[in-house]
Amino acid sequence: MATYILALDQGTTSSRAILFDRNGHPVARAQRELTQHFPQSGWVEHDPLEIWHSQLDTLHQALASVGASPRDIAAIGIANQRETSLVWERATGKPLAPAIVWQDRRTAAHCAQLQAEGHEEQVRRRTGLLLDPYFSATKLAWLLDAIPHGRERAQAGELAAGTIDSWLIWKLSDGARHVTDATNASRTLLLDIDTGQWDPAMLALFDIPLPCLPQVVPSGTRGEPIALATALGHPVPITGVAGDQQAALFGQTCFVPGMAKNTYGTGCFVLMQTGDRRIHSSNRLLTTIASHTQERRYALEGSVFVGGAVVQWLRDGLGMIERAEDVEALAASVPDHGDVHVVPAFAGLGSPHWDPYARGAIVGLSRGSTRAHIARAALESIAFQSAELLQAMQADVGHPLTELRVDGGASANNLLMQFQSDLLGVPVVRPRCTETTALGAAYLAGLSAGYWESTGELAGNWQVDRVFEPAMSRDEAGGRLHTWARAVERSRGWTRADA
Ligand SMILES: Nc1ncnc2c1ncn2[C@@H]1O[C@H](COP(=O)(O)OP(=O)(O)O)[C@@H](O)[C@H]1O
Ligand SMILES: O=P(O)(O)OC[C@H](O)CO
Repeated sequence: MATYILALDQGTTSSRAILFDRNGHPVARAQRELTQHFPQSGWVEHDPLEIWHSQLDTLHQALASVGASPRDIAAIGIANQRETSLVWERATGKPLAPAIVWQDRRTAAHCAQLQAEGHEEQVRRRTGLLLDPYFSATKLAWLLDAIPHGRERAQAGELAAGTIDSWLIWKLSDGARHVTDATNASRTLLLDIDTGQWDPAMLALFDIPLPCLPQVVPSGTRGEPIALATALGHPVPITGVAGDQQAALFGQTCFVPGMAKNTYGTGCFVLMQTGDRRIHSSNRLLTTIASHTQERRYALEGSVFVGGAVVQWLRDGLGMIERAEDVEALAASVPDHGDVHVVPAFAGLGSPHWDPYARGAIVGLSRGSTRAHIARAALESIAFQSAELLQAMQADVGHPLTELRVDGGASANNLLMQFQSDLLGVPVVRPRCTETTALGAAYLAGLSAGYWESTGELAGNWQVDRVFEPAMSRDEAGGRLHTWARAVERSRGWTRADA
């Protein structure tokens, strides 16, 4: 009798494998860091084979740590960094170029050209997204331009393109399945999010030949599995797949419209469940597919490109701290930010600004500023950027948020969580299991495999670790957000040729 659900969480900075039991408790966990390649300013790449091998290694490590084998897995769920795109050869399974990571800005000029030609409104209406290098379409177009005879070969069906879910499923199924789930597909700029099908108008706009794209499948349904993971020796059904941020929304059991979560990882991603309603944002947020099980569900999303990564920069770039968690003590060693603001626009700015030309800035420095003020301001920047998104989201849905569920590596930081609650004026709720991305993938897979019966059962598993109640006056919070907006202004458009 299979005892566990195995979740694979292929994130930007690491690959993880976690085994969950019926109570949604993680019983085994393995993690491997992933090398980040920065070949040019604004470029970010991953090695597709390192992604695959690191993921496979963690899978075997997690199983070995509890003496389990593939036979003990009822089903596999996959959650992955989204938008990151790659192209491989169908005949050999060989990647033809490094994967272009979601943070990569190399296609900014292509996006600007399409904007100047007036395509953005159509793109927004069809895909729920907007023209920014963040999404997959211009990355795939760039890869097909760079690969010799790329477009002809793609048209002839010789090449396979996709996001990381497609790549992992291809490898796990020994090349038998070239598929992507609806949530991942909804991040490509190529999907009509009303029909859930590739959109011929978008394929034409970005010049992407249909034969190279994966088949779009649900994130999980009872019946036929999405694929069989034959590469493990014993075939295990893959029955759940979602982009990592949608998986986190599922893992936080935000099933009711209006419920929202923020994941504080490398970036920060706020998603609000909107059920079967596709909301058009008036505030430059994204509409995305939250999940596709029996029905398609939508979410409003705001994406911050540099969240916890600003803490990595304090550690690796500035050498201010040894470990990410040390930032809390350093930031708490001063009573406040001392008027310092750090705008970590290292990879441009995401929602709601969408400025690929913005770059990082530290403003408000005085003779009395110390590294502790900079650390505190860097930490606060994570909450400021998230608060901007939540303000925009509340304006779009027309009602206030009642609580924010949080997860991801930086949600462990109590100072940050308290400041987040202070800025928003609503409780910030951290669950016991903050591996909600992996949990969401496990839930999708386990529901499809009949391991769990209903979403109600899953919601019952969710447990609170700590609630952060707002302690700042609304006036003070408003003042802080206003000053933050002034700091952001100073970072905008920095690398524009005409700036
Ligand atoms: N205690 C902490 N305080 C602030 N940031 C933290 C803390 N612990 C980890 N981080 C940040 O969280 C991020 C890692 O979170 P994780 O959810 O593993 O990210 P990802 O899934 O994007 O790889 C890193 O950017 C790290 O700097
Ligand atoms: O891998 P993460 O957690 O940094 O998430 C990356 C997002 O999916 C990018 O859209």
